Amino acid sequence: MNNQAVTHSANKVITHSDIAVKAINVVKSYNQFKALQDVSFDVLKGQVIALIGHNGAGKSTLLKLILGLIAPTSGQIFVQGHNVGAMNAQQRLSLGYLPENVSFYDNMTALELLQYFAKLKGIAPAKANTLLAEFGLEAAKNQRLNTFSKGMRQRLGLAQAILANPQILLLDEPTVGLDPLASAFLYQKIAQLKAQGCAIIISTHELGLVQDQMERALILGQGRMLAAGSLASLRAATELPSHIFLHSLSQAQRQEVLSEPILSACVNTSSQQGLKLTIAPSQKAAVLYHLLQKMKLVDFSVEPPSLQDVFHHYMESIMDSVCDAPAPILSPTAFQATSMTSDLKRESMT
Ligand SMILES: Nc1ncnc2c1ncn2[C@@H]1O[C@H](COP(=O)(O)OP(=O)(O)OP(=O)(O)O)[C@@H](O)[C@H]1O
Repeated sequence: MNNQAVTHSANKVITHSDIAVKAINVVKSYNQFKALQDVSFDVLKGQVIALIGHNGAGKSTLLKLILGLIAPTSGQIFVQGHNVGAMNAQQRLSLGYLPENVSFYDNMTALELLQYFAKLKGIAPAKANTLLAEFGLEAAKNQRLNTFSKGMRQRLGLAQAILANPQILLLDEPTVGLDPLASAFLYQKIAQLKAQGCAIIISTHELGLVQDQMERALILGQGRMLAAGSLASLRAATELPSHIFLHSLSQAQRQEVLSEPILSACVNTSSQQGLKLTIAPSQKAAVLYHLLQKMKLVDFSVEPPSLQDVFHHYMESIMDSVCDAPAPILSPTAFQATSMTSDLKRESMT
């Protein structure tokens, strides 16, 4: 790929050299079943991307295609400008991967495991010690891995994934089963890697966690790209309502809200704690004006649509298309969680 400008974002010209991963019209079929259909997107260097979709939407398939573990049926994927299928071992070191089910050699210690992978990747063994300290595993470094908790395994998995200083990091469900502190630790590491220019793609169902970390979300449904963009652009595209919570209302204020047509039409729930209003984007300015200027209220909070709300919107849209269709368009497997033992064996540690 040459380095001509490919697009203009709001304040920056984006060139090919800014692109870490590029997918062009990617299709992946398993016999007659299309796990991915016509998927195209770019991921820029230093961006965190949330890859979200229902069970069986094609997220893990997409990660395996980017890693080159499986080949597309048609279409192309470029990593750092290289066609994935033609990348050599050295170029592949630019990719780091934390699989959904990290499987280790359980009789090894943490230190032995990282040193083993360091050797495979041609990295100085001393890096293993540095990473174990960085990931809070120093004290457990001589412990066998069959004694590691889920959180310790995930930390070690991430340490393994970044051993070769990858420019692109692919994380498949990195926070499943982790306690809030362990999840926060993982996202703290992700933020550090992003600050160093690493592009990070996180496949996850934990939308509340990823929402504040991501630049963009890619939303997959039934193998298709349903939407892609920042949370702000997805909010604008979906025109979902916001919620306003009115706290500590006096009896007189509550009465005023309920008798004012602009406000009363928006009341969603009423409880002793206050009132919850649900407001379409077109009503937001008028409602806020009324609350602030006319009622002089300050004790309220505004909650814009979350990534979860956006996700629900797109999932409902595909369910509607299923209901409207004259014949079933869903593969029986499309909404199933799957176990792909053979693939996982291959991808257990790349
Ligand atoms: N090797 C395979 N052979 C046949 N079908 C497959 C294979 N791998 C994946 N699939 C199918 O492709 C679809 C997408 O699977 P994939 O694992 O990518 O979904 P996912 O979005 O990661 O799901 P989950 O959220 O449950 O992990 C599913 O319907 C799955 O059954």
